[in-house]
Amino acid sequence: MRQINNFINGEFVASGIGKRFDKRSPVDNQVIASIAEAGQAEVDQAVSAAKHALAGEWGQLSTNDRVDLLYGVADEITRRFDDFVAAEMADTGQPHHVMTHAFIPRGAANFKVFADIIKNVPTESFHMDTPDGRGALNYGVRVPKGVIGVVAPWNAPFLLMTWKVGPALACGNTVVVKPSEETPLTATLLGEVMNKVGVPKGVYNVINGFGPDSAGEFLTRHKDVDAITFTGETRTGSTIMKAASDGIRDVSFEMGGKNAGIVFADCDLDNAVDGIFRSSFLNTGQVCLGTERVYVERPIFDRFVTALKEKAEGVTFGRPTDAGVNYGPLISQEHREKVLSYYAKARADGATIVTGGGVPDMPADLAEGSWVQPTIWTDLPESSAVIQEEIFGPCCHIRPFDSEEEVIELANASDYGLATTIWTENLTRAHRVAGKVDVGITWVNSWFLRDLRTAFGGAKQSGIGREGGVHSLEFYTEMRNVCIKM
Ligand SMILES: NC(=O)C1=CN([C@@H]2O[C@H](COP(=O)(O)OP(=O)(O)OC[C@H]3O[C@@H](n4cnc5c(N)ncnc54)[C@H](O)[C@@H]3O)[C@@H](O)[C@H]2O)C=CC1
Ligand SMILES: O=C(O)/C=C/C=C(\O)C(=O)O
Repeated sequence: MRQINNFINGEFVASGIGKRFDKRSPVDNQVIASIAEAGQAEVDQAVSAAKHALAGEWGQLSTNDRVDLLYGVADEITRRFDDFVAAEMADTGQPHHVMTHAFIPRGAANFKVFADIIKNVPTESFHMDTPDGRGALNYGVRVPKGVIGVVAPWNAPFLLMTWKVGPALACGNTVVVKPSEETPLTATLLGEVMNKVGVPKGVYNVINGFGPDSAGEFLTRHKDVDAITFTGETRTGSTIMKAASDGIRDVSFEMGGKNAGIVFADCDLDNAVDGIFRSSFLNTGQVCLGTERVYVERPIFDRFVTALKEKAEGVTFGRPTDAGVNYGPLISQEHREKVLSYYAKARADGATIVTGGGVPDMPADLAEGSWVQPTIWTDLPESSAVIQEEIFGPCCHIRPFDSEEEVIELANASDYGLATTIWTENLTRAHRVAGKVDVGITWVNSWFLRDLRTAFGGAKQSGIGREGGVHSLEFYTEMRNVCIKM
């Protein structure tokens, strides 16, 4: 069994408090790793190492040298691609092709893209008039914010962690990462990569553990952490925000969603069905950008429901490495209980179950895994918790609509505001509707098409701030203004 330790100041270290916890495979519930839980002492050491690295070699590097190192990190991730794929498959149980085509390549890209951005994005400058007529020149200088606390979730662990670490390091900060207790493996592997490439000690640190009264809380409360970037549940974000208010530390939050898919009758039906299928069921529905509420214009409603049902019933369950498998388990037994509680609520609220609604029959060696059926409902009232709350599972509710105004109102009737997809061949309508949905990200005739230079984040309870492109630079640097009198 793998022994996973914390990564502090370039060394893999066990827990001073001697605590370890088990990581179980979502596929069969077997223990696959023993993880050292960081106590307050390890968190203090990690933050102190990060602080010292800022003042040391890392802090003295030129931008070009830093960029070269980050390119080296990206290349080493690519060289060890199969190791990252294997580690993330073990942690999440998700199919091989999801790792190789979607999640792991983004790790390298997250370092390369932000290395390019920091090299190429100018700062501002303003010439101003002065009473004596000689004028003055203002120019902005970006400086790193300092030690960044990175708190990451389990659903796309490597993608979402490097989405923060890449730009944070590109901007010259140092980081202490708290991966989810469910998925510690790729953050640990990245420590090996940092050492191999020669990133100075203390620049990248990993502390393992849980949230409350554990590594997550110790990190986010730490007075020497200068800013916190977090992806996870909205409730956790609220707790971290309170912790960050001590010391007035900046936060960037990417949180939950209850995203609407809007399908107009003039869409390319096959494309829309494929897109909604991916957005509802990829990664077993554990994608913050995923679609749990689908609104379909009435003339194509029945055809759409039938086509989506057929696709949902065509998935192949199994071990991530088995040929033909395209559908994995949920992350844990605990999460399965949560998802199944919504399946029960849907029944209690009078849903018509189009497909699924339970647990699939699995062979004996997989029977203890966290499997659930892809599930489609119709006929629920919009007031149902199933329509209002984020389930984060492989399920969606489909409801017919009759007008553009009606569907915009339905889509916006949510406490969340992360993402929407719009399916129509009428681009004028697409622009109009996109302008009226209250979300951070809208895709038209596609889903999860990501250009890393664009603003990423949510409205309402889905987040605070934007990351991506220059927006990441805004969060990970302080802008200083220098004013020179001529
Ligand atoms: N908006 C976005 O970009 C994304 C949002 N998410 C959201 O993430 C959630 C799923 O991820 P989970 O790991 O279950 O979220 P979570 O909020 O339970 O945990 C996220 C991280 O926060 C840590 N944590 C928990 N309590 C803490 C506390 N009191 N103090 C400090 N750290 C604490 C956890 O240990 C974990 O590392 C979903 O709600 C999903 O929508 C996931 C991916 C992307
Ligand atoms: O592309 C991103 O930066 C974020 C993607 C989010 C997920 O992959 C997810 O929530 O699963």
